[in-house]
Amino acid sequence: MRPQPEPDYTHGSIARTAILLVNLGTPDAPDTPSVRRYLKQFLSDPRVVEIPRAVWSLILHGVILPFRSSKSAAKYASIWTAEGSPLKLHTERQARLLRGYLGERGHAVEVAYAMRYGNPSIDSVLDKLKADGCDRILVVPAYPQYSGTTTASIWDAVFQHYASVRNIPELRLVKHYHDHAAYIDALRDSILDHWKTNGRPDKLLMSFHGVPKRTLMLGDPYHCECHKTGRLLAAALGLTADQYLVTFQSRFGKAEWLQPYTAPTVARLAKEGVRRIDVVCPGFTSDCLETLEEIAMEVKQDFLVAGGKEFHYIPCLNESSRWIAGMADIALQHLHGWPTGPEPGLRDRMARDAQASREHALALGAER
Ligand SMILES: C=CC1=C(C)c2cc3[nH]c(cc4nc(cc5[nH]c(cc1n2)c(C)c5CCC(=O)O)C(CCC(=O)O)=C4C)c(C)c3C=C
Ligand SMILES: [Fe+2]
Ligand SMILES: [Fe+2]
Repeated sequence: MRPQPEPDYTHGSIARTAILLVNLGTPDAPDTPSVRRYLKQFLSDPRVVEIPRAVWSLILHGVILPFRSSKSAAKYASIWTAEGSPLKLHTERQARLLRGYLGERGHAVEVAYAMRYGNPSIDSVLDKLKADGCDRILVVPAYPQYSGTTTASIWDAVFQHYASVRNIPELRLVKHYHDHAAYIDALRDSILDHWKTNGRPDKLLMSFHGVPKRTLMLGDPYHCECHKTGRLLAAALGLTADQYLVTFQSRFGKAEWLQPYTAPTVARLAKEGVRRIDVVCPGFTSDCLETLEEIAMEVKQDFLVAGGKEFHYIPCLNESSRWIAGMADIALQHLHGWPTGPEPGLRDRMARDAQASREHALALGAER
């Protein structure tokens, strides 16, 4: 689309700074039509599925959408809350708490959230931020580890949005924070809290969302970033190499994905006599279908059926106060140099800008 007309530019406007927290997205409701709509948008993204379009379109519309939508809807129904999708609720609360946390520390920053697929869409939220006078936007993905399938897709959507905008705000994009001390420390504290109340496991599994192995072969750093998070977290917890494992979950389709897969690994551990495992999912900053249903229900069942005795799922960072402070740390590092609060001399500058704006309008009127 060609760049659209803008309202007349005014010198007096004060540019505001905003943080946009972007998560993957979730269906609007746990029913088949909503899940189908969501899966259609998600799985049509060429960043997510790299199969040639014509072939994939046949598989998607002929097999996946007709058969998977109702099955996934039933899974969503099992984790849905009275207030809606857990993923959306946590993301919304994180944004609200982050705004408050920064505000209390003198940073007058707007914080909004958007979803890559579904609602609120990146398009609608970027439009709103523009209408609210935000001329500097820091985009923070909810994914600590970079992957072309997720992080890059958010960037695609942001760039696509601005392709039709004439007056684009200043933009900064956070690529990853898989090794950021604030993120690792928040994870460590959450695990230690769990162990304080529940005791320690024989093994800690760190289960990350998988991606096709092919993406690793093509140079996607996701696998390495997951392992780095795993190493740093284990070191922060004082674990030895035999006390933890990094695994990958949520395999989709028949191709090989990153290994070892979470479900067969827990079954193997149970058969080898491991009595208790704890599973944490550091790649998800909010609990969602993949953690609450796949790990805390399905994988738990796999472990117990194979002879395991005790299974603990350790919740995601969600809106824990440690994580809100951690997000603020990460955001402030990337906001560096941007005004985030009332500036000294703002009144004078506003008066000067307003005067300049009137003069500019007069000059424009004369030209027209
Ligand atoms: C088809 C390929 C998929 C890739 C590649 C993929 C990568 C990927 N996904 C996440 C995070 C989440 N995925 C979630 C759900 C989900 N993921 C896929 C497929 C791929 N993901 C599907 C089809 C679904 C929908 C559910 C289902 O039908 O199985 C979610 C949960 C969303 C929710 O509403 O709760 C998250 C979060 C990451 C981080 C990632 C690559 C690194
Ligand atoms: Fe996924
Ligand atoms: Fe899944």
